[in-house]
Formats: sequence, structure tokens, C-alpha cells
Amino acid sequence: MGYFKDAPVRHDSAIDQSTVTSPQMSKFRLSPSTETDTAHKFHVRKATKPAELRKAVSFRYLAEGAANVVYEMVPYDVYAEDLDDAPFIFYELGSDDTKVCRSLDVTSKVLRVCKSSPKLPSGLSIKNNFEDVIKPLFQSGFEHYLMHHDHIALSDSAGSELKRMFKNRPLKAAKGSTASLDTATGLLLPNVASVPGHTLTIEIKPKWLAQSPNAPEDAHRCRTCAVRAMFHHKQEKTKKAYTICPLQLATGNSDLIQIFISGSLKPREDGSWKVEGVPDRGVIVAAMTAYLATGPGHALLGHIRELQEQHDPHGVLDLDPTDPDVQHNLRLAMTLRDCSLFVTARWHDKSNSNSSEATPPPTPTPGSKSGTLTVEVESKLGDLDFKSPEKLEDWKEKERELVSQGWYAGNTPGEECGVATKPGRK
Ligand SMILES: O=P(O)(O)O[C@@H]1[C@@H](OP(=O)(O)O)[C@H](OP(=O)(O)O)[C@H](O)[C@H](OP(=O)(O)O)[C@H]1OP(=O)(O)O
Ligand SMILES: Nc1ncnc2c1ncn2[C@@H]1O[C@H](COP(=O)(O)OP(=O)(O)OP(=O)(O)O)[C@@H](O)[C@H]1O
Repeated sequence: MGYFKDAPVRHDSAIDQSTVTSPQMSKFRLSPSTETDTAHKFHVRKATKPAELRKAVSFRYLAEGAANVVYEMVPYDVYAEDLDDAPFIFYELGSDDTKVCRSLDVTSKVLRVCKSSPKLPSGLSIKNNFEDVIKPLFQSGFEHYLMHHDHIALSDSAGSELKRMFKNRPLKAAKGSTASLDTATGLLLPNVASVPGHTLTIEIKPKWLAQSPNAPEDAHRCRTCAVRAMFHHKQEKTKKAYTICPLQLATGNSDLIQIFISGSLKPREDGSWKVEGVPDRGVIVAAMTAYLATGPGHALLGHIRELQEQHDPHGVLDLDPTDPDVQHNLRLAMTLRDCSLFVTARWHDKSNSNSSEATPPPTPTPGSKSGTLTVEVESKLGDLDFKSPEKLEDWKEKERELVSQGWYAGNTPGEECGVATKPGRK
């Protein structure tokens, strides 16, 4: 099912008021967005001169996925006792001089570093494919949901620092293999993690927003619910908490979306909150539900669903041999079926505001106002890494398994799959 991932929360020292107002809409640009990167214009190296320390940052681990590790940058603390915390500077090699980036500009970003594997793309190919292949798909009014990507060269010392954080625990790797980090380069992206007291971000993987073209006519499950049922049965992956059928998400089923969002905002088992300083979780749930069920998030999900359908009309088992673009298009569809949607609620409470000049009140979205509290919701798409052609056989294998083992046919009570609950379906 489309599911909620545990979105990160920013480290205290990475939070600066200038980035809190709109952390996702950073004005800072490290490079022109149209450039196709072949030589790196931006670099990271250890700060060596005392004058550089003012602009230096330290790295903090933020999160890890199957294919990438994500780090935050916090201003370097000269007085910190942790001597292991090394200072790094981000700089731009210009035509006539070297420009060191202000630490504040860097701390509004995250550094995303790829794991190395033959089936995973490199940082450079992610950046170039993002510019050339992914961006054009969102030019019809959806471009503001994309995150600006900067490809950046890392010095050996920066690479060692990023790897050092995995000294005491291994990187997550596929069953039976070990993973390593490719620290030659990285990508800088806007930091969309929650900022306690100001913003709350949830991460949703929408997955397959339309049925697989290879699913049997009489299917009772969509492709994502079928995969989830198979994994659950085989206990290959732990059951993802707080799931929703992607078809229900795409059609804007408010009741199920509300259950999904409120489930994702529940406290931990020990009663603590993952994100502190949230004034009224009910209002946040209502605002996020409205955003996804009927608001801009609904239009975005509809656009992604259309793209998924357009780029894979026949299914991986029945690829059209006469179409020269078939593999390219399938890879695109699979990329859009595995992206993440970061949904951020930002609030403003008039009753305890004495910082209204620094933080202007947000524009309200439907269902987002309660008393003196106003909530604005916005979202960004992440993990639009163009899938590599080496994955084709894996995709075929998975689809064959789903069809031949009958995973599309079954249906578990309470699953609420959009295929089984379609009107007229027995
Ligand atoms: O096959 P799926 O639909 O389960 O998707 C895989 C994802 O599983 P999920 O269903 O989201 O739990 C899987 O996510 P997790 O490892 O479960 O977090 C990966 O995103 C994988 O892509 P890649 O190998 O990193 O390029 C994804 O593989 P692709 O099929 O997109 O290549
Ligand atoms: N721009 C960002 N700002 C803040 N946190 C982020 C950002 N991008 C990613 N993250 C965090 O890092 C985690 C891993 O990132 P990402 O999804 O890019 O990795 P991945 O390896 O491609 O994931 P998957 O396991 O889905 O393949 C995300 O789940 C999210 O928690």
C-alpha cells in the first residue's frame, strides 16, 4: 500500500530562524538549475584556516534509505568539546576566485550520498537525469513540487567523515550483501525535515496510483496491495505501519486519508512525540487531509497517476516490441511509482506571536484554521532517481510472481483496497 515513512526531525543546532520561515523554499541557489553537470563547480573540504571556521559546518547523520544516506549540516562549534566534530566548508570554484558558501546557506540543505551498487545510479546520473528526464514531466504547472538538486564534489576528508558515522553499525544492505557509500560526490537538496515548534513533515510513498496493466481482469487487489500481501505472507519485509491503498489515496477518499494521516502522527509507544511543539494535532490532520483529498496534493497525485499510466500502458510482462522508447518509459513509470512525497504543515499561532515580523502568517488552506491557529500545508517530491535499466528483470520477476501465485486475487478483511471496494465488485 502507499505508506508513511518515518520522516526525519532536524537537529536543534541545524535550525536557524531564517530557514524556519520557509525551509523548503530556500532562496539560496548553488548552481543554475538548467546546467548539465559534468565538472563539479561546488566542492566540500575540511576548513584549514582560522578565518574559514566562521563559515564551517559539521555533518550530522539524518536518515538512511535503501539506496542513499542523508546528512544534515550544522554550524561548526569552535568551542565544542567533541574533537571528532570536524569543520568543513562548502565552496564554489569561480573563474577568478574561490567563493566559500555561508554556513547558514548550507544548513538549509541536506547532503544525500548514494550507496554503490551496479543496480543503483550514481549521484551524477541522478542529477543529470533529474534535469533532462524528470523535470520536463512536471513543467505543466507542477514544477514547484520538485526540489532543486546541486551536484557537489566531496574531498577525501569529507568522504571519510561521512563514512565514520557508520563505524559502529553497518549500512543497510539487500539480503545477503553488504553496502558501501560512494562518497566522491553528493547531492544538496532543500532540507524538508520537521522543525519542532514550527513545522511538521510526514513522508508518504504513494506507490502505484493505478492498477498494474498486467493484473488479471478479476483482480481483488491493486499492484501495491498485492505486493504488500505477498511480502507480509513471506515475512520478507516488516509490515509498514499506517498504510493506505494508493488507489484510495489517488481518488481522494477523505475518510481513509484522515485515518492514514492521524495514524502517522500518533505518539510513540512510550508516549513521547517524534516532533515536539505541535500545537493542535487535530488541526494539522484536518489540514493535511484536505490538502491530499481535495487540495493541491490531490491534483499532484492525479498528475503522477497519469504519468505512471502514460509511461507504462502495457505492463512489464507485455512491453511493446515496436516502441523504441519502451524501456526508457517503463523506467520512468517505475521511478514515479517509487518516489516520496514530503507533506509539510507550517503553523502560526496569533495568540502567542511576538515574532510576526520575522515570520509572516501563512496563507491558509481549507480546513486549516482553528481559533488563533492557522496552518499552511505544502509538499515536495523526493527520490525521483531515474531507475536503472538493470532492474528490468527484477520487475518482470516480481510481476510474474504476483500473477502466478495469485496475489492479485486474494483480499484480506480490512485491507480497503480500491480494487476490491470498487462499486459493483463482488
Ligand atoms: O518493488 P516495490 O514496489 O516493492 O518497490 C521497492 C521499494 O519497496 P517498497 O514497496 O516501497 O517497500 C524499496 O523500498 P524499501 O527498500 O522497502 O524502503 C526500494 O525503494 C526499491 O527501489 P530501489 O531498489 O531502491 O531502486 C523499490 O523497488 P522498485 O520496484 O521500485 O525498483
Ligand atoms: N530533502 C530531504 N530533507 C530531509 N530529509 C530527507 C530529504 N530527502 C530524504 N530525506 C530523508 O532521508 C530518507 C532517505 O532518503 P531517500 O528516500 O532519498 O533514500 P532512498 O535510499 O532513495 O530511499 P528508499 O529506501 O525509498 O529507496 C528519507 O526517507 C527521508 O527520511
